[in-house]
Amino acid sequence: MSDELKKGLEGVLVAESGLSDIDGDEGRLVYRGYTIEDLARGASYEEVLYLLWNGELPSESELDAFASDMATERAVDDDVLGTVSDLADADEVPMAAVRTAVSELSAFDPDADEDADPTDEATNLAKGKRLTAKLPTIVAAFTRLRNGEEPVEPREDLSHAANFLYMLNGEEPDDVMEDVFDQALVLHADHGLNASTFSAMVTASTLADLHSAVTSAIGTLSGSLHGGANQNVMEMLNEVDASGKDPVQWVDDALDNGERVAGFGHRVYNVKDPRAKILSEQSEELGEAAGDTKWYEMSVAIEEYMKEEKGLAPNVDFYSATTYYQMGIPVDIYTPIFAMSRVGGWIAHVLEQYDDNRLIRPRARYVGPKDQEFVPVDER
Ligand SMILES: CC(=O)SCCNC(=O)CCNC(=O)[C@H](O)C(C)(C)COP(=O)(O)OP(=O)(O)OC[C@H]1O[C@@H](n2cnc3c(N)ncnc32)[C@H](O)[C@@H]1OP(=O)(O)O
Ligand SMILES: O=C([O-])CC(=O)C(=O)O
Repeated sequence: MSDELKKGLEGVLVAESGLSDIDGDEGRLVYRGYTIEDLARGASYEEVLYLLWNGELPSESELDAFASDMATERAVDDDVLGTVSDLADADEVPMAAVRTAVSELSAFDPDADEDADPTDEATNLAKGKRLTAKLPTIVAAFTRLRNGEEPVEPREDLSHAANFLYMLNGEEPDDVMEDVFDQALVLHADHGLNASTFSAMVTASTLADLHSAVTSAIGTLSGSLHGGANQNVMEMLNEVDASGKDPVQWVDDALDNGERVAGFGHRVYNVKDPRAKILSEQSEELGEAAGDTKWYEMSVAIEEYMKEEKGLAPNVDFYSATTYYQMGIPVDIYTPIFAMSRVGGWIAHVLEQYDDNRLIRPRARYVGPKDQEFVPVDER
């Protein structure tokens, strides 16, 4: 047993996976051998889900069957909608509302059975399809209800991406918006053993069920060092804008105050995150189409300065922020949108974990007091 301490488990190999491969020095990401650039350009989110869950890209008929089957699972039970409404009334933060509602989905899942084998693959694929189909319905309903608007019922004839934007805004997105959003979902679907995925795996490794694993993962994604950073990026850019300061000066002041700049740095990438490259192009194109590239230009100025000053490059959260902002999406649902995509990766990793399970249980070096003499409470 090694006594070498690896804080944050940096670089520690804990599993084998056939899902995503990351080259942090080259800035390369592949899902099951396909580059993220090819998938973002050529495959829909549903297609990528099929790839992650089944190991191969689907044929056209397999994809049609998979996508339409998943589309029939979009509606959520009225009781869950009731909870979502209560949470919206209570002004709950979106990620907490999503975590609570997703946990409640298990009460209405036809395959949730405490006596069943939690590792059964066919059951988990069916549950996974339901979880993935219903998550956008929860996010869109929560967003509307807190604005005093009625939820919009899901439609089965729209793609996963278009249906979410339709439920959010009450109108069908145009092709450009659908495509940009679908690409964002593809880009966020999986990323090795990131913290939320690992959290799902730890939960699954105890033989807890899929809903428990996904609920754990949502909680883990919400933090500002992980998925929560996309919301923080946009809040920062809005602050920079409102301050009237030069973005570089603003960032310089923040660094001088010992603050971290959201959307920069990564545990694995030493260069620009390949997803940020694609999203920065989306952000620029959306700005050009709207005749206002202010957000893109501000982001580029900060990117150049961070590189020069700190040697840090943007991660996926940096350019997803302005992409969503220019699509008119409320800032505090950026992280729930991340969860809507990453749920596919969480489920795929949980399937792998169940398939070759061993309890995940590292250890800590004990540094507390030793040999203390116990004194009963009434004598202390
Ligand atoms: C989808 C995702 O989860 S992507 C990541 C999203 N998170 C963020 O964008 C939040 C900002 N980024 C960070 O906090 C970090 O880069 C993390 C958490 C992503 C990675 O952290 P780690 O691999 O643990 O690196 P660590 O925290 O040790 O940082 C190394 C050094 O870089 C600095 N650093 C890292 N990121 C940043 C940043 N965004 N701003 C300023 N300094 C930073 C640290 O202060 C540290 O410097 P020091 O050695 O002088 O103390
Ligand atoms: O891999 C990580 O540590 C964080 C990340 O980029 C992701 O989860 O997409």
